[in-house]
Amino acid sequence: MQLTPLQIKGGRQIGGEITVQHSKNAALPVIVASLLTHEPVILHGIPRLSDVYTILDLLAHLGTVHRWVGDNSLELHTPEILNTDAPYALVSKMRASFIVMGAILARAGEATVSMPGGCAWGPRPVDQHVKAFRALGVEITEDGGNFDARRSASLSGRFTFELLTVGGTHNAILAAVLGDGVVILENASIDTDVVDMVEFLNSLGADIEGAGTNTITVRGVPALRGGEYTVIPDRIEAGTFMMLAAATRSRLTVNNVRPDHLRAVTAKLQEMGVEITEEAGRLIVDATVRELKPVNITTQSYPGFPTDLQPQMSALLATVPGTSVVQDPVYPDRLTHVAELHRMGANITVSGYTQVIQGADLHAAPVKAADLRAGAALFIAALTTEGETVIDGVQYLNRGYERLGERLRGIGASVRQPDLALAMD
Ligand SMILES: CC(=O)N[C@H]1[C@@H](OP(=O)(O)OP(=O)(O)OC[C@H]2O[C@@H](n3ccc(=O)[nH]c3=O)[C@H](O)[C@@H]2O)O[C@H](CO)[C@@H](O)[C@@H]1O
Ligand SMILES: C=C(OP(=O)(O)O)C(=O)O
Repeated sequence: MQLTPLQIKGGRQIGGEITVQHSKNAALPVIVASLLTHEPVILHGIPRLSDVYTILDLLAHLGTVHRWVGDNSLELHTPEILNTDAPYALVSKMRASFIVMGAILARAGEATVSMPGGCAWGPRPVDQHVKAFRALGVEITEDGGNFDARRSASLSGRFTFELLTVGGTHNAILAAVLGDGVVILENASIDTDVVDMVEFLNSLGADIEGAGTNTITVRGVPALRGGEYTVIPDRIEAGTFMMLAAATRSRLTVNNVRPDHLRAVTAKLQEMGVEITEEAGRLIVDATVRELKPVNITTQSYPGFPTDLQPQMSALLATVPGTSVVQDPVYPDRLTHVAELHRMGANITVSGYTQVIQGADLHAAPVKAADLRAGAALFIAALTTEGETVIDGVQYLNRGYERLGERLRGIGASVRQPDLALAMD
């Protein structure tokens, strides 16, 4: 879908309060996990994002009937799995869709899923998903970009991931929930989005122990019941708004936050000189108290500094006098924001996955987002500059930020249409 570019006039402070949406990256696996029960489930805190619409299209193909029962509440019901394939047209739009493999396998015993898509900054392998499935007794073949998976019995056994993978951990858990086997996953991701999906599944009667630690034990159960669940707040959106407040040297109250999910981000902003006050469910971010200092960051798996905030942090540091070093070994090629920030006067030198950033005064320019968080970096940069920045590639922002234009205007930003609200269906 081609959307009109976003037009932003910055160079002034923002302020007031902004309410963070619930988590995209937690909502998507929770929606997929609803495939495991034949009874209806009601989910609250589902952001209206294009990624959510994409996963709902995919679930519709598999046999799920959905109905919005409130602005951000969704009823899902999958009485039976009607198709066991996840077609390329849908899976290629979005990385998270690959985890339908575990859910379809669990429910139907076989699944055919295309190689996933998602933000396109470089290779995003699924070898750990495949190795985990094979180790747990699933037969998998790959043919022309399609994976065919089949299980003749319940999954059982032990698998140690070679690296921490959020999606790989989701997929293996989903595949193991139904049946009579016991699966032990070692070196599993301790990400908040894994914990959220497990809490949802356990609330439906699954028997999963250890989420939030590196060893997760899944004991198969015969069936799950229906239920109701609320997804956690979006820590990446919260972090984006915290960085926006810092970049515009403003004071902003960020509501609907789990401060414990944002420790690494809060610590780095504090090291820069941003005052952050924690209150129940919100953070007050104040970048008006002192001059900001450069810092160095290296991305890591949760609870480290998230790669999904690296481009936004780079945009902020591009405005801070002095030299900062930003390294993203999680996604070494996640650098599509750099050339666009250069157009706005940023001084960033790249070597491998390292950006050396010299703070500078940015200026308005026409720019283009090539992926979701690069788009976020660009609206942060745009709001620090006088003049009008026109940001193309709005469809990527639409993947991750709900009603962005409207909410930014609510904190005093000059953002002209199109509003990013999607048609509500
Ligand atoms: C929809 C969603 O929730 N996406 C998030 C999820 O993606 P996703 O779940 O795809 O990311 P992973 O946690 O799997 O990836 C982490 C690292 O492991 C590598 N890897 C992963 C799987 C695999 O089989 N082999 C392999 O080598 C990846 O290339 C990457 O370097 O976590 C990422 C890391 O926090 C975030 O950037 C994404 O926003
Ligand atoms: C990169 C992201 O999503 P995906 O993994 O779906 O590309 C993201 O949320 O920043």
